[in-house]
Amino acid sequence: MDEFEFIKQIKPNYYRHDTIIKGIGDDAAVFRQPYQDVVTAVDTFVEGIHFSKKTMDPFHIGYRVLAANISDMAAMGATPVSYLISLVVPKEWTDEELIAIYKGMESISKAYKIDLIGGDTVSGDQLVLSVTINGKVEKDKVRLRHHVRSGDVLFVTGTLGDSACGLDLLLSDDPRVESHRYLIDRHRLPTPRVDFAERLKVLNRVALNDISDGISSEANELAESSGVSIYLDYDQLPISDELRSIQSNKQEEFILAGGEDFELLGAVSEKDWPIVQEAAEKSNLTVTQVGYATDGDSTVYIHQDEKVRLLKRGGYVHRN
Ligand SMILES: Nc1ncnc2c1ncn2[C@@H]1O[C@H](COP(=O)(O)OP(=O)(O)O)[C@@H](O)[C@H]1O
Ligand SMILES: Cc1ncc(C[n+]2csc(CCOP(=O)(O)OP(=O)(O)O)c2C)c(N)n1
Ligand SMILES: [Mg+2]
Ligand SMILES: [Mg+2]
Ligand SMILES: [Mg+2]
Repeated sequence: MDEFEFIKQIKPNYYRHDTIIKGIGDDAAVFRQPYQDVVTAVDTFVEGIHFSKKTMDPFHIGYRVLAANISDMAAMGATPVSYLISLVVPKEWTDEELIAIYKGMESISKAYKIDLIGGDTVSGDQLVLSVTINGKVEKDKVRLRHHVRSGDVLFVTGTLGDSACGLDLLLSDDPRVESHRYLIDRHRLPTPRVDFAERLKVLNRVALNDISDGISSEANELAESSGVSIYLDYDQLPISDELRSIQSNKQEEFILAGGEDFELLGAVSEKDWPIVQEAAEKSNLTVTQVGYATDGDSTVYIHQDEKVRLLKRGGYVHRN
């Protein structure tokens, strides 16, 4: 069973508390409080799976694990507030390295004004960091995956495929790695799009999902949750000049299935699309229409090389 089938199996059919607005099935869970909604998510970072000594220094490990969690807050339209760290440490890791991991976390915490409020430390065979993050959002303003409607504009922030290409460079023994600093930094030090997502709070309905596994995976999640079909246009997908300049036969894979860009994939009515564009401009970010949603059978199609084909969930899958 892959991770997605497994999650379907263990998902409860109901919640015992009516304060739970959203349980399993989105970027984060949502609890109702008297004056606001509280948003909570957990994401784990494992040596050998999410990073290795070849791809990241300790500082990057701390920065990147928290970036992934902050990105889930952005994907809910929430403002991140605080986090807890559960740490499994092998004896080979030195105190200096662990302190450097926390320096990485402190660096991104400062940028996003969030606080470390607790955690747990245990010994183990591999370095594992598990982050629980809390955020807040105005009542009924969470950005859920089932909020896509037929006729919506599909959009993405920033550019796609940079992180996967950066990772590929880091894993290769290419001596020119250092000349691709932009792509490497996009992998090691991603920028969650919190400011942009917060600026959308004027809108009643926006669907958002952050791109951790690859747009093909995330678009399928939106289509499945919302019961619509999504059409993407390959030529409209935003690509950085740096990625374009790389001669690689893996470029399409980086763009569609690379993941870890931590950009946002969203859907909004055509009427509200200019407001999304304005929010992006104010956040100093590009936002690009990449397709649209129609009535349909919860599947994703892509227009590429003058043909339309089914786009299956192609991104990173655990437990395959
Ligand atoms: N082992 C698990 N037990 C319970 N819920 C889980 C488990 N793994 C994932 N989930 C839930 O499944 C949903 C999808 O998780 P995931 O694909 O990791 O989301 P994301 O890509 O946004 O991090 C989330 O609601 C998450 O909380
Ligand atoms: C050393 C190394 N190999 C491979 C990858 C690629 N990779 C690992 S996990 C992953 C998907 C994102 O992680 P996941 O745990 O699925 O995050 P979530 O979807 O829960 O946010 C990718 C693309 C990597 N980052 N580092
Ligand atoms: Mg997510
Ligand atoms: Mg996750
Ligand atoms: Mg994933």
